[in-house]
Amino acid sequence: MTGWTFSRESIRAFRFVRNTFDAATGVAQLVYAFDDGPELIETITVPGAPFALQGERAAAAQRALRLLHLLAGVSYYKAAVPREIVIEGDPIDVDTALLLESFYVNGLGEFAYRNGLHLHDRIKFPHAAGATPAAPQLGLREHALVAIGGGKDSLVSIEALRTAGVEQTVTWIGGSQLIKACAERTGLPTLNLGRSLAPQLFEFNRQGALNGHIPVTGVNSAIMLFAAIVLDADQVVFSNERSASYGSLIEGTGEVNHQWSKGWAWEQALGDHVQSHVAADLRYYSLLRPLSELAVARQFAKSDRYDAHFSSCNRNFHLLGERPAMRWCGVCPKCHFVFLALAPFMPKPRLVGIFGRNLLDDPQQVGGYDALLEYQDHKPFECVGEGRESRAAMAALAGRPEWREDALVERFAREIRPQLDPHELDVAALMVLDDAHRVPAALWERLRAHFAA
Ligand SMILES: CC(=O)N[C@H]1[C@@H](OP(=O)(O)OP(=O)(O)OC[C@H]2O[C@@H](n3ccc(=O)[nH]c3=O)[C@H](O)[C@@H]2O)O[C@H](CO)[C@@H](O)[C@@H]1O[C@H](C)C(=O)N[C@@H](C)C(=O)N[C@@H](CCC(=O)O)C(=O)O
Ligand SMILES: Nc1ncnc2c1ncn2[C@@H]1O[C@H](COP(=O)(O)OP(=O)(O)OP(=O)(O)O)[C@@H](O)[C@H]1O
Repeated sequence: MTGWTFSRESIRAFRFVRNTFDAATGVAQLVYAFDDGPELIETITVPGAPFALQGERAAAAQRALRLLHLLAGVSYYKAAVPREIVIEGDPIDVDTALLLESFYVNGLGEFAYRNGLHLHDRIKFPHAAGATPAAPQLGLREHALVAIGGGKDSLVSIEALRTAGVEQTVTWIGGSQLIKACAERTGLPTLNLGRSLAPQLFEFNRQGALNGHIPVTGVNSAIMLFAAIVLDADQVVFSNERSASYGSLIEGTGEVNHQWSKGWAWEQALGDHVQSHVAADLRYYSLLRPLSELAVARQFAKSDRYDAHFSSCNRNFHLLGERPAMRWCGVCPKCHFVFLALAPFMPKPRLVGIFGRNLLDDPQQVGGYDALLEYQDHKPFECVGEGRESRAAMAALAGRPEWREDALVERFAREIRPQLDPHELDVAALMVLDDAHRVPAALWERLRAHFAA
């Protein structure tokens, strides 16, 4: 629509307009709008079209697409956070409304904190009374779509599934060449799902829209669940570790979790909802939920297959703007943390070779490491392990001749460790596997020993 300009203060409502999927081309459109403004169209592309979707599977694909439409709206809603939410077409049920409220309020927790907003009483999804009939079994093919993000975590899952003999397709969303290279390095079948945000969002950002972190793993999960039904696969596997359930403790505010949609509460809510509302035999789980970040790092260190390909540094993954010249920028919280987490489990020359430098011998990085250690600062808003994991890893290095003289390790031993409880610095305690997870029982039986060693 011409003549409409983005003005956050005057926006009244956010509208979920419609969603469509063209099985002939594999293109889905998710359409939103503010008030009577222009349609904001996000596009998702599933390769391999045309698809023959019929009967129960076609209906389930429609339900999965609707759920994706509702969850992916978070990218646009956040631009103005209006009080009114309008869902056009069939109304949703109360369970779906509650799921969405939890996703928008908690998933936008960091966004709200940074923008000084209170979303708890603001976000209400309209819904109809009455329950929805339970979703049917579709008889989906036994096959895993495994999300790959270019970092260590998904590679650990992929190798574990290979060990367990699970048939898998390594799947990523978006155009990252780095992820593509990692996916190809697995030697397994690959799938690249397309995702393009509505271009007006970037214009709105330039015009002063509210901006900040969105629960991107929740959106990626919904894209993969939709693709699983289209492609006839019975499981979607993510690699979200136990540590992702713990946020940053902010004085005067409480816990704010940057990675809330990687956490256990969301995994349970989404996984249960999909089985009751989309398809009873479509499973969503994180294979690494029982593991701490340090336990994942120990698994990753067992093979050097991906050393020259992987990166956990999020600066590689911007949609707009410049990417770092090196795979590891070396100055962000993720680089800091991954270097520290791998150090107890890898020969030092191998680790320094991966990063191209020794981050623990660089006094300039002291502030970054203090935040990870929760020393005079809070844990950064990033996907990094718990403070106790960073402290335990640092304590382990302080006892190793090859590390203990490096600037930040030496400072930790001298200045920080004396203030800590020695019982909390035990790496072995952080290797214990947790029982809270949604990994299918038979698969977990096959993998427990693999992850414990
Ligand atoms: C790559 C990155 O970290 N981006 C975050 C950054 O975005 P930035 O403005 O610097 O640039 P772009 O990534 O190019 O995005 C441009 C704008 O597009 C909007 N947007 C983007 C993706 C999306 O899914 N929805 C969107 O609305 C947004 O307005 C962008 O400004 O800062 C933003 C906060 O201001 C972050 O929201 C961007 O984070 C991305 C959504 C992202 O994909 N981040 C992952 C690398 C990430 O954080 N992964 C975590 C998982 C966390 C979780 O699930 O909650 C991880 O590493 O585990
Ligand atoms: N572009 C993407 N497409 C599909 N899945 C993704 C994408 N980016 C991240 N993921 C998935 O989201 C989850 C969280 O991402 P995260 O960045 O923590 O994992 P990672 O890249 O495997 O490892 P690391 O923590 O070392 O970066 C993982 O399961 C990852 O596979």
